[in-house]
Amino acid sequence: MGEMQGKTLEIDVTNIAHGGVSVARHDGRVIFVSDAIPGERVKARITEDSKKSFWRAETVSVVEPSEHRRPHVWAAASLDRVPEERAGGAEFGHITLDHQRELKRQVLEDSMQRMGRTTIEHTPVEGLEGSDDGTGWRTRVRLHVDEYGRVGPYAARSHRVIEVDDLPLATAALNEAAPLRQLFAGEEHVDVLSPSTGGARLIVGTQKPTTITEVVGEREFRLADSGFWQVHEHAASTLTTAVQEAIDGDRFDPRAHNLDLYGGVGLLAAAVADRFGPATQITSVESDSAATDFAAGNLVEWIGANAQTGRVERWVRELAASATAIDKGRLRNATIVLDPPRSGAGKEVVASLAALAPAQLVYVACDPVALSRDVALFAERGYELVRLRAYDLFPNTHHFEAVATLVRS
Ligand SMILES: C[S@@+](CC[C@H](N)C(=O)[O-])C[C@H]1O[C@@H](n2cnc3c(N)ncnc32)[C@H](O)[C@@H]1O
Repeated sequence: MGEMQGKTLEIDVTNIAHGGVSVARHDGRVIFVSDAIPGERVKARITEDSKKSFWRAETVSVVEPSEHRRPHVWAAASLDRVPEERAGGAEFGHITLDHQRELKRQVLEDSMQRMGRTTIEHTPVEGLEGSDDGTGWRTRVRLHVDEYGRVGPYAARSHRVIEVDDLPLATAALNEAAPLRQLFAGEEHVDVLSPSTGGARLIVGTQKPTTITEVVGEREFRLADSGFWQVHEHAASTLTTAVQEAIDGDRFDPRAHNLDLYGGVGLLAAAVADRFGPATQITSVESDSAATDFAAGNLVEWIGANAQTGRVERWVRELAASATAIDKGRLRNATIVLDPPRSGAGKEVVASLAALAPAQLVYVACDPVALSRDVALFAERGYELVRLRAYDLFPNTHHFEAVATLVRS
């Protein structure tokens, strides 16, 4: 091992893998190859051959193109550039939008089969309202700054800053404000935002946060400009509806100890309370105390809603330890919405949640493999996956969101 690095091979690309790369085989060994499409024959340069089980490679040129290949939506990320000069963050930009969604569907189905030990019926990755080529949706972009003060996205699978002239995945307002080709010596990053209330904001380094407002339907949410908010311009409204629809109304008890875990500024707690009315009891739990403060304000109209700061793993454990018999009854009737970061809820949180024995869980997931792993862990503890929808909240990237309903069987 070691002698193949830098060499170029001609290979047939057969499948899609998780993480935005495709699978090819060479002498029986798996090669994960970027910037290709299953069905293509490409010339690819080996970038990593240190592992016994698989290598990594980058497409240099396409020998036999897929019918789903199109010119990349971002010139800075296209095959016209040498791999190390390609901007990262748009790894599906060379694939037609419909086919990107088909590949994402395959990744979901495959991970549910392998990790979730569940066969899912056809679950399409549904597109949101937006442009035909999947551009113009990002309302938040982090630009990195290199040692010379140059600003831009990182190159794919690297921490090298690539200077670019545009950000096609981002909204027009964000593109207008983005300080591309400017210098920010001494800074680490510059965040650019285009909130739904209009205009755009720059956050240079760790500058003091400012309060902004995001609008979802008729509702306003206040939050820090540096805090978490869904990235696609229609993501917050899509997930609001998705979570409302994912809750089985017959299993929902407004007076139960309902939870919104990993709650941010209360977006999904508000979705639940909006569907089930003013008597809804719900507690939103979030580790970022600034976000919790905003959540308390955003949920103020619901007398039974509150926001608490805590790490979910510990907060749920303590809830179980301190619950009275009445609390336990309210937890058994509860609906729990959880929207964890990419790593998912994990074994400890799944075990603690299942021990509370809630009536149903609505799991909002940005990583299909972590979701599938947790679905299997829930299944071992008596929870059945009864509904699964998927949404393309990140066109031209390999990411998407899934919303799963699990019920106590
Ligand atoms: C994917 S975001 C979802 C936020 C919110 N549900 C929304 O849609 O706006 C995940 C949130 O979980 C928070 N978080 C991450 N790890 C956590 C943990 N261990 N315990 C509690 N909150 C956590 C993050 O700060 C972030 O606000």
